[in-house]
Order: sequence, then structure tokens, then C-alpha cells
Amino acid sequence: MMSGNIENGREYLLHVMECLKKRLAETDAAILEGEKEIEDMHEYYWENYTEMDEYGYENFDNQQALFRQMNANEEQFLLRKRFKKMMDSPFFGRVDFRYDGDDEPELFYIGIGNLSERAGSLPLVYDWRAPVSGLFYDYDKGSASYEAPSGVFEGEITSKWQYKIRNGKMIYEFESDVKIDDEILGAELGSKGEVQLKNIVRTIQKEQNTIIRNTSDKIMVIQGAAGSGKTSVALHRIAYLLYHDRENLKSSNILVLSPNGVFADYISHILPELGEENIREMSFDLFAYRELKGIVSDCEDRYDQIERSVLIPESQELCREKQSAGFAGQMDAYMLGLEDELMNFKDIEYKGCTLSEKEIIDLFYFKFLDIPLLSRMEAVAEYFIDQVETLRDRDLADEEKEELTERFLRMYETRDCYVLYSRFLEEAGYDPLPRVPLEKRKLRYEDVYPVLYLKYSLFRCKNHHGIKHVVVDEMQDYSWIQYVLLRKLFPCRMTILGDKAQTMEEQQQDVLKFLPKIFGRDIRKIVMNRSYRNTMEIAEYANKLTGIQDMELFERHGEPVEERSFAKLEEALDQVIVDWEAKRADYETEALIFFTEREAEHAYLYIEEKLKNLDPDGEYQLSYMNRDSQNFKKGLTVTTFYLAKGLEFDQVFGVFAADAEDGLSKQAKYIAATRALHELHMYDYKKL
Ligand SMILES: Nc1ncnc2c1ncn2[C@@H]1O[C@H](COP(=O)(O)OP(=O)(O)OP(=O)(O)O)[C@@H](O)[C@H]1O
Repeated sequence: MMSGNIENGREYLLHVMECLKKRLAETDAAILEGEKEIEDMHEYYWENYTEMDEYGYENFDNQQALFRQMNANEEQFLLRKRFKKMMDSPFFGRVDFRYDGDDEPELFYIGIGNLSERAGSLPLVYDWRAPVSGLFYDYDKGSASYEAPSGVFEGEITSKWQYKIRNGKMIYEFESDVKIDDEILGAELGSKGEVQLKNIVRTIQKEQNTIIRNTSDKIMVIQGAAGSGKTSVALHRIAYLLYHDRENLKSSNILVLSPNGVFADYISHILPELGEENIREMSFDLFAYRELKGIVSDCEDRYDQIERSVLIPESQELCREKQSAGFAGQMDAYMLGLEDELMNFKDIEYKGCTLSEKEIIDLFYFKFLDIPLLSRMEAVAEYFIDQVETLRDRDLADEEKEELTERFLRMYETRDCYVLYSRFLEEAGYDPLPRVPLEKRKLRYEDVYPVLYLKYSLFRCKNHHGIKHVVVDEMQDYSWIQYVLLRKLFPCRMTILGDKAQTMEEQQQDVLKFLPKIFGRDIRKIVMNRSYRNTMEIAEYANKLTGIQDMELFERHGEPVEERSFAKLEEALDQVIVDWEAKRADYETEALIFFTEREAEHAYLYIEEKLKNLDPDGEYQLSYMNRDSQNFKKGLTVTTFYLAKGLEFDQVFGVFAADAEDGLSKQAKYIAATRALHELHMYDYKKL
């Protein structure tokens, strides 16, 4: 019998562990050997480089050999990392598949990575991303098929098994006939003690698997209910794509646009856990601020804008308007007018060569029309420089070229996007920007993306060729203008995910309504309505807040949601301390969530002081999470709803002013409530 056909999971585990140990020892040896090789190459180089051939061929060959060896070593390092991970739990599932035409089923054990006795031989354990592993996630017992590069394979699943293995020891094994047994999923979801987001390979659900394994759609947009696994699915999808397109896609080709530093930290370990390198992560705002250097010296933070809209709800309307398709359309029309208005054409004469005004106009409006307006004159200048160089039969020095280009650029009345945007605002009936020098220019958040839009419409856009896949999380918080910019900047594949019910505005924003207009037919929309994070009690409570009815809930029960009213904020905080103390041993992470930064800051200082008074030497895991925070921490995190977005905590305290009934407050409460995995307390207090 082939080792892959051992039916007893425990016996198979012993065999696999032996093999793992052997493979680990081999990789250790290969790494050592490789390091020695590299050292020898260095030594050889330093001893011989004076005698290498004068054309550098030998030197080049040496360098190539060195690179090859370094790459080989890198691969061995990755293998070792994966094998070490697998020592803890080498597989978690098995599917017995009888190919049509065969009498006996073949057994496929599934784990976080491939493992075979020798490199190149048939796997003992299949990576969860291997084609055949799709059977495990997609089918119950009975007829099934999977698609591999060599074609579609039909057959029958005769049995499916699930295993829990820890430290290389079998904890349990059982045969399951349903997809991924709900009991295991329930146990995974009910477990406490995970601090960051966890990998879900053991229990990926069928509808999630369809998204993870989709390679055909260029732009995938996932509208998913709170806790439906959007972020998890997006990250597993990246792991899947990296596995299947190793040749073309490296982790450095992927960019995740995440809302803030803490969120980035929160998700940072999933890919390494799955044996992949970590990916680049950035907030779009940070990117925008960098791109606007040279136009303004400072920009308002997005969170300041949210805080502003809490105080002055009308300011939100203006902000929404300035990010809309209508506004972008008005800007487009204004920019079209600039084609003539901004220009002041003149003859240019240089060292006996002349480019007449008429010729310049011809070049500008015909030959180079495709180049954005404010970069176009550079192209005309280059054209003229070329002519001068040909006529004089010598290259111009860099300074000469610069000076000449500068003269061409003087034909624009201005190239300053700040000035142009301000003029546009005035023409369109808005308040213009203050007329101040660059050092004093600060943009409001609502103007950041319109100015960037102007810049990228009027200037050549830098290519970000390295990026081949962009993940946009919290899609409902991006505007029309932002999506247009994203498409321009990253004309690559995208996974866009979010939840319209968690919009950080008075009204919900459904970006699915306008994304097809921006991305056209490349788009594929998927809705995920099943929610996994919260207990039924918490999910039902949260859904009532926003009137959501179409959510499917995973049947997991917990404590009822506790609602209480207090006369003062401090009284509510005293109660939080009591509740927190009572359950501290049960939970790893708790959050105290507020509407505004001011409340959160005050609460943090108040609780810190109280705890010090209670026990000056006590050690409390209490932290304040603000917009600059970079780490997700254990213990009680005090923060605002907009920073808690995307995260989850074992226990949540949402503390809101009693009269907060406006749209944004409701959204904030909903976001706070859906952060809770096991227990939720919603307190309100009377504002003085
Ligand atoms: N198939 C699954 N197996 C186990 N756990 C899952 C599964 N799908 C989702 N979860 C769990 O559900 C929780 C929510 O997942 P995730 O944070 O990815 O959801 P989300 O849709 O991004 O949520 P939100 O929009 O509310 O921030 C996490 O604890 C995740 O581990």
C-alpha cells in the first residue's frame, strides 16, 4: 500500500512526522552547505579579482553564481520555515476521492503546505491551495470534481476526515459528512485567547472558498456583512494567488490599502503563518499626502475630519459633495477650459534654431495632445532639444536643457495645482483656498483627493509597475474620486471588500452602485451574508440598531447583551472597571469604544488613575489606541469607533451619550457592537 493510503490518521501522523524530521534535517544541511558555498565564492573573488579578465565576464559569471546560490538558500529557508510550522500540525483534513473509472479511492491529506518524502515525489500532505484540496472545501460526500491545470477530474468523495493535531500529537480525528463540520467551526469561533486575526484554513466555508480560489476576475468586489470573514478571505486569497502564480507574483507585488497602523499589525502575521512572506501595506491617505508634497505643506488628517463632522454634521455634506462623481465631472470641464486659458504661446529661439509659435501650437494641440496638459510642454521642449542637437550635431549639457525647458514651461500661466484648484472652487461657487505661500498651505481632508485628482489629470501619472494586486479593505469608506485615482494609479488586479452597513458617515454608502461605472466589465460582485464573528445575541442586537434583516447568523450563543444607563460618564467607567476585573481571567482582549477622541482620551486617563489608586503596584493591561498607534495589544484597549473598525475583541464595552441618535452615532454603535466576539455591554450616559 502507498504511504498516502494509510487510512488510520494516527498511524499516518507518525509516518508524516518521521518524514518531516528527515526533511527538516535535510534543509538544515542544505542551508549550511549553501552558506559555505557563498563564503567560498566571496573568498575566491577577493583572492582573484585582480586577475579576472579585463572585460568583466568572469566577474559577471561569479556574480550570477552568487545570486543563484543566494536564491537557492532563500528557498531552503522558506522550506525550513514551512516544515517547522508543520511539525506542530502537519495536516488538518483528508478527502478520499475515487476517480471515475477507478475501484478504490485515493486518500489526500491536507495541511498548510505540501510535504513529500523527497523533493519532486508525490506529496504525503497536500497544500490547502493545491487543486485537489478544493474538494475538501467545496463538497460533501458524493460526486465531486476538481480542476487542475491538466483538466477537470470527476469522481466521488467516499469519505472526509477532520483532525486536530497539536505539537505533533493527535488531539482528535473524526469523519465528517457535512461540508466543514459545524461543530469544529463552532469550536474555532468560540475559542478565546487569540489576539490577532487567525488563519482559517481548517474551516474555510464553500462560499468563501469560491472567492479565495477565483483567478479569473480582474476586479473582485466583496460586500460582506460584519464578521462574514471578508478580511480573512482577502488574505487567504492572496496566499492562494501567491501559491498558484509563483512565477509572476511575489509578495512584493501586492499592496494592501489598510485603514491604519493597528489594523496592519492585526493582520500582519497571517501570511507568514501560511508560509508566505509578508506584504506591503499602506494607507491611501499616507500615499496621497506624500504625492501632494510640493503642492501643499500639510493636510488635515482623516480622523480630524470625522471628529469635525461629529461636532458639525453639516460639514459632512460638503465633504461628500467634494468626493462625488458630479464634482469630478465639474473639475473635468474646468480642466478642459484650461487647455486654452492657461497658455501663452511664443516663439522660442535657441542658438540659431527657432521653434515658431505656430509650430509649438501644432505640436501642443496635435502631436502631443495625449499627454496631460501640464506635462505636455515638456514633451514639446524635448522635441525641440532633439532638433537643436541634430542641427548642431552635439548633445546639449543638462543645464542647457533645463534652462531651455524652463523657457517652454513659462508659456503656462501657472502649473500650481493649489492655485488651479482654488480657482476652480471659486468658479464652481465654493469658498476658495487661502492665498498663502507653500509653507503655510494646509488642505482640509475633503480637498485632499480632489487636488490629487487634479494633479493626476494634469500631470503624467507615475507608474507603479511593481504592484500587480491591490487589496482595498473597508471599501465603503472610499469615495468616487478615490476609486478613480486608484484605478489610474494601479491598473492591476484588485480585491475590494467592505460592508455598506459600516460606513463612517451619516448615511450608508454603497460603492457597488458606482464601481461598475469606474471599472467597467472587469468587475465581479459577490455578497457574503453569513456572519461568523459574533454570538447570536450580539449579532441580533447589532442588526436591530441598523435595521439589518438579511444576515445569516452562525448558531453560537453567549451572554445576553447588557444595556445600562448611567447619570454620568464616570459612573459608566466605574462599571466598566468592575466588569472588566470580573472577567479578566477569561478573556485576552477587551475594548472600550467611544464616539469621539475626547471621550476616549478622558476615559483612558480616568481608568488609569482609578487603577493606580486601587493598587499602585498592580499590573494592568490597559492601553489607549489613537490614530498613531501601531500595535494591537492584549488587555483593555480604549479607543474610538473609527479606529476599532476591522478589529475584534473578546469583550466590548460601547459607551455612548444617551441622546446620540443621529445617523453617524447609530453607525458608530453598530461598528462598536459588531467588534465583540463573545460579550457585549452597551452603556449610555447623560451628557452634562
Ligand atoms: N471560515 C471560517 N472559519 C473560522 N473562522 C472564521 C471563518 N470565517 C470567518 N471567521 C472568523 O470570523 C471573524 C470575522 O472575520 P473577519 O474579520 O475576516 O470578518 P470581516 O468581514 O472582515 O469583518 P468586519 O467587516 O466586521 O470587520 C474572525 O474571527 C474570523 O477568524
